[in-house]
Amino acid sequence: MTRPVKAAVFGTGSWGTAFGMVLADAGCDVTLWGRRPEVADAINTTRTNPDYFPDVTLPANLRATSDPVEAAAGADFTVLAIPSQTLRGNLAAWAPRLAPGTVLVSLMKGIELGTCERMSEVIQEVAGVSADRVAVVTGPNLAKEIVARMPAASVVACRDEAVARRLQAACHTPYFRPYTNTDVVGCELGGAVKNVIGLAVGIADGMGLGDNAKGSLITRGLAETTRLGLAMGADPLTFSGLAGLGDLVATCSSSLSRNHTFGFNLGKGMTLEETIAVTRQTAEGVKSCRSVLDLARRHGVDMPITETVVGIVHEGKPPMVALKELMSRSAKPERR
Ligand SMILES: NC(=O)C1=CN([C@@H]2O[C@H](COP(=O)(O)OP(=O)(O)OC[C@H]3O[C@@H](n4cnc5c(N)ncnc54)[C@H](OP(=O)(O)O)[C@@H]3O)[C@@H](O)[C@H]2O)C=CC1
Ligand SMILES: O=C(CO)COP(=O)(O)O
Repeated sequence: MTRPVKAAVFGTGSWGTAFGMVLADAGCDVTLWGRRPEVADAINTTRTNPDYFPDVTLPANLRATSDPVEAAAGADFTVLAIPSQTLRGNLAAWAPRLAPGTVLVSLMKGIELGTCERMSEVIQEVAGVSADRVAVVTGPNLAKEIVARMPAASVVACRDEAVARRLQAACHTPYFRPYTNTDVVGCELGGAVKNVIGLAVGIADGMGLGDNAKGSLITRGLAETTRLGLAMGADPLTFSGLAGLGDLVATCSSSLSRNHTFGFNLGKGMTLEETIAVTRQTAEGVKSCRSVLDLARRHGVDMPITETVVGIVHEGKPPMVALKELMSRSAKPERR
């Protein structure tokens, strides 16, 4: 009899817990790592994650620990689900103790500030592994719906398609349908930039700008994501898939999205400080809008919506002024 696939998930927040549940439902033996021992204890004793999903009963084949060595031991897949900007420091501490041959899986949708690296690049660099050992899971996967076992599709991306297929099998359940893709660059960019566009749409919704504005931002947001992707060697078709359009639509239309909600509060007139104070979970776009804009500038790509979001979120530009500027940019053909 073959043993069950073993997965370690680093992060007991929304997505770490939800994806851990997906893996467990698919038959894997799952250990979550959480930085707070009380959260790990609560998961083991009450079978709930009291801080994130107090009403959800977690499967019996999922347990938790605050010891990274215990979590990592023997894992076929080592899944990383912490805020993007904390990955480098955390992984540096964990890397020497990872199971030999483990596949590292990023669930994170951000771009590192300063280096402008994608999460899979940070992982390769810090863990000293090749791209064939690093996979990415991304797509329209709002954690709160996933823990309710509501249906969703997703993308499992890896340069090595055989590795992507192994991970696909490890996380396929009746409610979670993963597709493989080998375009890691496109998949990661889709995930990171949709958070920035989610902020923009949230701001527009908070300002009461209507559904035409939302449709326009989603579409032009996808256009600027695709431009950046093309400049970085991604397959443009990736952006019309789950990692691009799929995630963009889910994020921009859902009140469950932390990025959309963050933008909505700003659009309603809250200050940045007030908005940060009411935001309990990770809204990656708030930091990554700067690194995405940096990346765009490095590649000579125009990303006006991203630039607008940076202006509002980090430079104190009033949303109404930003809107006027965006609408009065020079006239252009739709496709260039
Ligand atoms: N939530 C979602 O629906 C989805 C999220 N994602 C992506 O997954 C990633 C993780 O997000 P998500 O789980 O939602 O975020 P949450 O804010 O819900 O959870 C973050 C987790 O990381 C831990 N954490 C926070 N700061 C640090 C740190 N400095 N060092 C170590 N651990 C830390 C938190 O611990 P503690 O509880 O102790 O604070 C918590 O376990 C993000 O990149 C996000 O974009 C992708 C798809 C869906
Ligand atoms: O990535 C997500 C859904 O796919 C979650 O979006 P938020 O981080 O905005 O909540």
